[in-house]
Amino acid sequence: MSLIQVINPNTSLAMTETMGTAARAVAAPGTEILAVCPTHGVESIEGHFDEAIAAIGVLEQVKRGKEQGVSGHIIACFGDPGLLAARELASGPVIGIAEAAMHTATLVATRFSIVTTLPRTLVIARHLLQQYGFTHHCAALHAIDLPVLALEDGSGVAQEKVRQRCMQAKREDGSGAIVLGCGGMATLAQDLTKELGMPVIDGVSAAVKMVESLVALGFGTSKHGDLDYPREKPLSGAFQHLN
Ligand SMILES: NC(=O)NC1=NC(=O)NC1=O
Repeated sequence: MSLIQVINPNTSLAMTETMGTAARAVAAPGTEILAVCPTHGVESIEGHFDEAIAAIGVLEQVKRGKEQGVSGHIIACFGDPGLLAARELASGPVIGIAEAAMHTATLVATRFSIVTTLPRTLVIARHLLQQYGFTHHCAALHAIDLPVLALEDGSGVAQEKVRQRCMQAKREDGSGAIVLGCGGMATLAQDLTKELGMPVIDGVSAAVKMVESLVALGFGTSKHGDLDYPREKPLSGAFQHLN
């Protein structure tokens, strides 16, 4: 049995549940999913400031997951906040949903589109495309121009806007796959894939299978080089609990 920690970096309990549902839908029989979120921080992540705040919560949850003996960790926000810091802290693999979805898209299509939430988060996706080496694989980026928590308001408006933008991307972008650019979109991928007749990829599900694969291969985060554990030094004040 392996235990995979799905960390929603924002503090929305509803969105945490959404991600847990998506993760459990694809988890192998021997995999248990532990969906968590920080006890304090920001309710949704919609820019650089939110990402910085959320990264501390990610590190707190990675530390807790280690203490609970999880096999690996998933950072379930499309900005992959705190990814490299989390990898220093972790023993097991740490996968961000943006990198998971982007890698998966490049395995099934030569070019992919991204559909995300607010226009101001597009630059974060662009930075990740550059960081991960996928800029030339991404045909276009779209934003539904709704806040992240609109995905949890129960109206279905955000979900329909995601559907419309995915259909537009299929018509206009010349891409073979679509990446859903928000952890809160995780449960939309299967139905959209069926309706559009092309891969619509959710990073939470993709990351679960990647963590399972790495664990099965016996690979944790490399501790040779820059992702070795942080150098021992006392953390003070509000960060003491991270020692
Ligand atoms: N681009 C995004 O919508 N990023 C996100 N903000 C969140 O709070 N969760 C996400 O996945």
